[in-house]
Formats: sequence, C-alpha cells, structure tokens
Amino acid sequence: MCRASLPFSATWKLYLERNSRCNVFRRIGTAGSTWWSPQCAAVRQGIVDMMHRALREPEVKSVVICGQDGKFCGGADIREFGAKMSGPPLVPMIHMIEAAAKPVVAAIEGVALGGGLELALSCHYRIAHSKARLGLPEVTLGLLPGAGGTQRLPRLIGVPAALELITTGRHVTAAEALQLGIVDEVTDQNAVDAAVKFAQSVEGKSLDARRIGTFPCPRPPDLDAVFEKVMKEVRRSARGAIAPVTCVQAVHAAVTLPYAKGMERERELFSTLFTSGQARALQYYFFAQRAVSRWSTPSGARWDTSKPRPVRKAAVIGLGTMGRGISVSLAQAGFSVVAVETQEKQLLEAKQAVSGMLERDAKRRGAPLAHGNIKYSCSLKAAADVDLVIEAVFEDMALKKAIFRQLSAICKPGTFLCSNTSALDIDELASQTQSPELVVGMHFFAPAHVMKLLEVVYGPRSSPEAVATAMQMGKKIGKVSVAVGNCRGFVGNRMLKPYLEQAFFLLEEGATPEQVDQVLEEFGFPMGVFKVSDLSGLDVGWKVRKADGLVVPDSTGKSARIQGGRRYSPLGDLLCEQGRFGQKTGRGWYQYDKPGGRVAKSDPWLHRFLEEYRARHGLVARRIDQQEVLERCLYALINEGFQILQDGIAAGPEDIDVIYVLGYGWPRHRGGPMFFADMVGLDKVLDRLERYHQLHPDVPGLKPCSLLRKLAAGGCPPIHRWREVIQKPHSQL
Ligand SMILES: CC/C=C/CC(=O)SCCNC(=O)CCNC(=O)[C@H](O)C(C)(C)COP(=O)(O)OP(=O)(O)OC[C@H]1O[C@@H](n2cnc3c(N)ncnc32)[C@H](O)[C@@H]1OP(=O)(O)O
Repeated sequence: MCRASLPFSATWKLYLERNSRCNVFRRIGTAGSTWWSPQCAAVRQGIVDMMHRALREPEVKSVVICGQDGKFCGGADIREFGAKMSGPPLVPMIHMIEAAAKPVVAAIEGVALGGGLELALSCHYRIAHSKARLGLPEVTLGLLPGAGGTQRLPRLIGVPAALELITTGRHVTAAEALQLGIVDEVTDQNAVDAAVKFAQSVEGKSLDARRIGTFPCPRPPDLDAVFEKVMKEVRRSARGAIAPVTCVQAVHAAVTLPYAKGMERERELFSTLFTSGQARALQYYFFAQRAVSRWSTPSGARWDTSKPRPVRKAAVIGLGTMGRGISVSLAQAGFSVVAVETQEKQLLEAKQAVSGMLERDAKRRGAPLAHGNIKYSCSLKAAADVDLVIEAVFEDMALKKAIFRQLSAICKPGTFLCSNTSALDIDELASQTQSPELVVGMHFFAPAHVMKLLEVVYGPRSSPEAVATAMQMGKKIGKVSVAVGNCRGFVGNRMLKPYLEQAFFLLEEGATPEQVDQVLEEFGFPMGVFKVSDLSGLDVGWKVRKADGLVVPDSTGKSARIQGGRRYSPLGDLLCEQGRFGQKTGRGWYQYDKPGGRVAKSDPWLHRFLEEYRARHGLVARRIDQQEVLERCLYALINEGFQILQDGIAAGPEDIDVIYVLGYGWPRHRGGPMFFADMVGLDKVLDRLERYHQLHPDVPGLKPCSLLRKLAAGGCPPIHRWREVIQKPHSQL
C-alpha cells in the first residue's frame, strides 16, 4: 500500500506504507498552498516519483491518495497563476495515475475542488467522507476544468449532470456525489482508513472498467438539441461571461471527439480562458470577497483587534418589506427575534408574510422551520432585553430619530442600535441616544433574505466593538459584510447618484431609455438603469429629491434644469407628477400590461414626452453612440468611487467592487467598477472624464477626482497597490 498525502494548504508530504504494517514516512517537499502552483511542483514530482516506485515495488499492491489535515485538495493556488509552471505537468501525471496497473483510491476528506477533483477522477476509486464537498468551480474563476475534468466528468455521470456542475461550478455534498456516481462510497468514519480498507479489497482485480478516460462518452439521442438548449440557457444567464460558454464547448468535445482529441480541445479552450481579462477579473473578485472581512476604519479600528460581542437575541423594528426579509434572515440563522410593528393590522400581515417566507424557504432547502425563533409585538418595549436592534422603518429621519430616542431609553445597557437606512446620517441617529458608540448602520439590500450584501456603516462615534459585532452578525446570517464610512448614500447609493444622473442627461440629449438600458445590459448588468428604476419605484427617488429641495413647483419651467448652479434633470420628477411610478403603477420609463406587471415594453407616450420636453427646453436631440452611453454612466460612477476612496469612506477598491457586484448587479466577470477602471486604464478613464467634463462643465460628477489624477500621474499602479496611495493622507493626519 502506498499513501500519497495531498494537503490543501500546509506542508506537503507523501509516504509509503508497505503491506499496511511498517510505515516508511517520506517528506517530499513543502508548498504554500496547493499542488498545482510552482511551489507544489515538488508535490507533483513527489506523486510521480512515488507512483513510479509504488508500481515498481512488488510489495505495494495498491495506492491511496489522501490529503493532509482533513482536506483532500482545494485545487490550484490562484495566486500562482501568473507564475511560470515548473515540475512535471499535471495532465501526464493524471494519465499516469489512471493507467496504473495497481488500484489507486482517492480518500476524499474536506474538499476535492477543481484540480483536486480532477486528480480524484484520475484515480480508479473514490471514497468520500460524509462531510466532504466536491466540485469543479473553475468557471467561477473564469476558467474551465483543464486537467481532464470536462472530458472525464461527462463520461462518469452523463452529459446533462456534468454540464450543470461544470457550467455553474456548484459544490456538491458527498451524498449528492454518491448519487451522481462521482464517488464509490461515502463514510462517516475516517475516510483514509476506509480507503485503505477499500484499496485492499480491490487489490488484484481488473481495472479495465475503472479508467474513466477509456469510457465511451454517453451520447444523448438528441445531441444537437440538448447542446443548443444548454448553450442558449448558459448564454442567457452568463450575461457576457465567456467561461460558461467555453465550458459547454469543452463538454461538447467530450461527446463528439475521441478522448485524446477531446483533451486537446480542452487544452486549447483552457488556454484562451487562462489569459482572458474575465479570468483576471473573476480571480480578483474571489480574493476581494475575502479581503472585505479584514476591515479597517480611518480611526484605526481593525478586524483583528476589535472583538465582537455575542448576540443571541435581536429585535427588528418595522415590518415592511425590508424588516420582514431581515427577520427571516435572523430567524434562519438561529437568532431569537423580536419583530415589532406598531399597528396591529400590519403586524398580523407581516406575521403571515414572514411565516410564508420561512415555510417556502425551509421547503426549498429541506431545512427545519425557524418559526419558533420569532416573537411578534406591537410595542417597542418588547425590545427591552435584546442584544441588538435593527430599525427598518420608512426612510424618514424624524421617525427614525424618535425611534432611536425611545430605544435608547427602553433597551438594556449595552444593546447595539442599528439602522437599516440606505442613505441617512448614522451620526445624527447616534446623537439621539445615550450611547452613540453603540450605533451603526446595517444596510441590507432588497430582498433582504436573499441578497448577499450588507453595508455596515460606522459613524465617527461607533465603537470598534459595535462595528465588529455588526460585521460578525452579517457573516452569521450568510451575508458578505462590508464596513463603510458614514456619508449620504454610504458607498453603493452614493455612487448610484452620478450614474443615474448621467442616464437622465443622456435622455435629454437624445437617447431613449431602451437605448441606455440595452448598452448597460450588453455590458452585463441584469437590467438597465431605467428598468431597475421602474422595478424599485420612481417615487422613492422623487421623495428623496423633494426632501433635498431639488423638485421645484414648476418642473416644466426652464429653471427646473439648474439646481444650485449645476445641471439637474427633472425628467424623473415629471414622470412622477404624471403618476408614473414604474411597475407598481403599470407605467414608468416603460409600460407594463398592468400595475405590478413585470415585462417592460417600449412606450410611445414616453418617446413623445421626451420630444416635447426637449422642444420646450430648446434641446436638439443628437445621435449618441454606445461608447458614450457606457462611458458617461460608468465613468461618472467610477469617479465617485475614487472620491469615496479619497474621503476614506471605503478602505480599498475591493470594498467598492464587492458592494457593486453583490448589491447592484455589476457583472462579476468584470470584477467591479474599480477593477474595471484598472482594466480600462486609469489614464484612459481620466482622459475621457476630462473630455466629458469639458463638454458639460455644469456637471461636477464628471470632473475627475484628484485621487484618480494622482494615481494616473503616478503611472497607473495596479489595483492591488492603490491602498498605498490612498492610505498616505490618513497616515499623515
Ligand atoms: C491551471 C490549473 C487548473 C486549475 C484548476 C483549479 O484547481 S482552479 C481552483 C479551484 N479551486 C477553487 O476554486 C477553490 C476555491 N476556494 C474555496 O472554495 C474555499 O476557499 C475553500 C477551499 C472551500 C475553503 O473555504 P473556507 O471558507 O474554509 O476558507 P476561505 O474561502 O476563507 O479560504 C481560506 C484562505 O485560502 C485562500 N484560498 C482559498 N482557495 C484558494 C485558492 N484556490 N488559491 C489560493 N488561495 C486560496 C483564501 O483566499 C483565504 O485566504 P485569505 O488570505 O483570507 O484570502
């Protein structure tokens, strides 16, 4: 018996065990994390050497490959992708294992992902621990499984199941892997021991039927139709991402070509993806999503020095759409929840709605119901003994202030008071309480029980403990929490403002909502800006603009287009004055078949309205090309992102990018707005903003931010070096 040990991220070792009696332990090299990276060349070399030795030595009858520290293999080290490959190449190694004349068994504990699963697929048998997870997540990194995964998996589990796993990158449990036929056995006991036992039981048996590469690939009878359908679906959901489409092409090769030719095709397709901008973007995003948990604030509070306080019981105040979703998230994560809505009728409605949401979700996930965790009340006093409150009432400062005053008097000392406000001043709310250090924002995104993003907003007086507690709470309810500073709209909504503004100006200048939306959707947003506005309700922004004094009594008059000395578009206000609030009224930037309808149709009324508007204001419609639409909308948003970094509202570009991908539909394969700016070239973004600002000097959002200028003047450092430039002003304070 020969055992080769493959850890995910530790010292790599490989050892021989002869006849299971005397162990000869041999360390064959150390690696930073995974077996693919150049440092892991030693590991691949070790596997190759030990496989040769195991095959040579007559005492060795079988081989078990296992991981170290309870993890089989997480796949390639993504950080090493840029580096030159050394050591024995992967694919021949995999072929050598598969061709071995002695049984090779993979003992899968922890994870077998990406190249790790491809290695396991080259073994003759796979034994998995019941808690193991398996998958080919390469597509989420802009790649395809390039070590035979696209050729072996369809041969093992059939084309439809393989296509689903490869194009989504979904991880499966050991139980599902067994059901699909990816593993041969699942055990609750020690998987390595089980694999050794298994290996001994198959010693001497023929391996002819165990080499997946020799299997014929099952060919669906209606092959073309199957692939046409899958390709259509993948193209639709990929929204411009190339990896899922390329994965389908690779699996197609498995069905239509002999194995060796299919492997060649896989290699060609892999190479095109490997160097693509999309792969860079997705790999950047992978680390960005992990980097945001290492938060810091300009005052010096940090994730590693700030201790969260335990939260067992939480209250949600206000059970509208957001409050309901937040209550569901908390209950599902096992928190005791006190849900408060002051009106009896609304409370009852909310209770029914929340129960329905919990039931549907429990059914979908096959999980137990979390009803028992929620107590409903009409009184704020019910929040007296909770550890943390999330206020989720209407976006009305006076109302929120009154609630914070009351909560401060009602809640036990030390209770954290959080607001789900999407834009309002956290500090102003904190000032209503006796302990402003306990106040932070927890900005959820609708639907709150579905959307993965949480902006945790710290004010100047929020304690590090309060920030750490809200961040941890977010993690516990399955959100990606991003810590951001306090300013109007925080990060996400603040950047949305110049984006929306440009979209309105483009309509004034000659574009249509359809044209703007089409350009943004082709870029990869699931919906263009006007469709999103219709969905969220045009009255929401109208209310905010009215509160800000931007909406003048006569929105049709000439003066309506200038506010505070800068250009302003009253187009949204004019629509609202007509009762066009979007989907809910059946009319907005588009028309819908009925109030609440979802399918946006072009509206001739709107086009006439735009023509009349332009005529009234002496605006001559011009032809606006796609590039201008995209640049003006996106670069204005990006410019605000640089301003946010400069102001210290976000600690780094990763925070902004994660917020935009998870909260605003920014296409993941474009990394996020700040990564996109880096890809385009900061000097180019600067140049275009300067040009647009020259043409529109009354639009401050187009004036390039000084941080952007500074970065461009400093030679456009890559995004991972921006923090060095951003942090300088703070360290000098
Ligand atoms: C060219 C050759 C072909 C390659 C094919 C491949 O193999 S591509 C890689 C396929 N593998 C993956 O995509 C796995 C990605 N990782 C995960 O899914 C998860 O990290 C995990 C392995 C399931 C572990 O999850 P867990 O929640 O326990 O930990 P974290 O996600 O927080 O990760 C811990 C730290 O490890 C870093 N890391 C994880 N995976 C990789 C990786 N593949 N390469 C490099 N680094 C990786 C992760 O970034 C965390 O470190 P931080 O410093 O906190 O960022």
